[in-house]
Amino acid sequence: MNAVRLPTQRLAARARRPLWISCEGINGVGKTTVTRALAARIGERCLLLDELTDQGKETLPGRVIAALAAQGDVFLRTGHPAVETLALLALKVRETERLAGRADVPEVVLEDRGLDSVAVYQAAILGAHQPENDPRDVARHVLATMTPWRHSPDATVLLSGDHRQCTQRFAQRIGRTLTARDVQIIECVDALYADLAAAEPGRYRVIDTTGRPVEEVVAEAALVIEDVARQKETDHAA
Ligand SMILES: Nc1ncnc2c1ncn2[C@@H]1O[C@H](COP(=O)(O)OP(=O)(O)O)[C@@H](O)[C@H]1O
Ligand SMILES: Cc1cn([C@H]2C[C@H](O)[C@@H](COP(=O)(O)OP(=O)(O)O)O2)c(=O)[nH]c1=O
Repeated sequence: MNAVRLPTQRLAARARRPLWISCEGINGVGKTTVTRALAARIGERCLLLDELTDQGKETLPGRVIAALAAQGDVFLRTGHPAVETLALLALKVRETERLAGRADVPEVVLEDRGLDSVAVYQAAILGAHQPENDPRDVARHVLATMTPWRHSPDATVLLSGDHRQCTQRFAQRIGRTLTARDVQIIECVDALYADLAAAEPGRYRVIDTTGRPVEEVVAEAALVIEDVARQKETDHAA
C-alpha cells in the first residue's frame, strides 16, 4: 500500500484548519470503499468522517437519521423535505463545531459525503414536490445558505460512474429493488453533481470509476489529495 505523501510540517498547525477533502457521488459509486482506503493510506494524520447515516444510534445525529429513515424509504424522506433538509444541514454544522472544539485537530479530514450530498439529494427530493423550482437552483441555494456556517472543503472528489451499474450495486447492498421514482432521483442527483462540478472546477475533482479497479481509483484520489495539500502549502507560504 502506497502512503499518501503530504508536506512534512503539520498542515493543521500552519493553517489552523485541517485540509478538508470531501468525497461525493451517487449511491454505490464507491465512496465508502475509496475513503476508507485513503484514510488507511494517510494514517493517523487523517480523520475519516463517516456518512451521517453511519452514526451510532445513541448519538443525536444517529437519532435524527433514524427518525428520517423510519419510514423505510431508500432516501431520507418522511414527506417534509424542507424540514429534512434543514435538519440534515444542522447536523453537518454540528459536526464541524464538534471538530473545532477538539484539542487534537486532525491534519486531514476526509469526509464521506459532505454538504454537497445534502444539497443535491435534497434538491432532487424537493424537486419532486415543487416542480416549479429548478433543482439546480435549489442545490446552489442550499450550499449558499451554508456559507456563514461552514467552510467549503479544500477539494471535493466526485466519483462518477455508470449510474445503472452503481444503482445495481446499491440495490444489491440494501437488498431491495429500487422503484422507477427512486432511480429518477438518483439520475437527477447525478446530473446535479455534474452541474456543481462544472460550476466550481477549482474545488471539484472528478474521477471516473467506470470499469476501473478500486486500487486505481484510490491511487488517483491520493494524487488529488497530495496536489491539494501542496497547493495549500504554497498558498500559505505566499
Ligand atoms: N471501482 C470499483 N469497481 C468495482 N466495484 C467497486 C468499485 N468501487 C466500489 N466497488 C464496490 O461497489 C459497492 C459499493 O461501494 P461503496 O463504497 O459502498 O459505495 P458508496 O459508499 O458510494 O455507496 C461495494 O460492494 C464495493 O466493493
Ligand atoms: C445526505 C443525504 C442523503 N440522502 C440519502 C442518500 C442515500 O440514499 C441515503 C443514505 O445515504 P448513504 O448511506 O450515504 O448512501 P450510500 O452509501 O449508498 O452512498 O440517504 C438523502 O436522501 N438526503 C441527504 O441529504
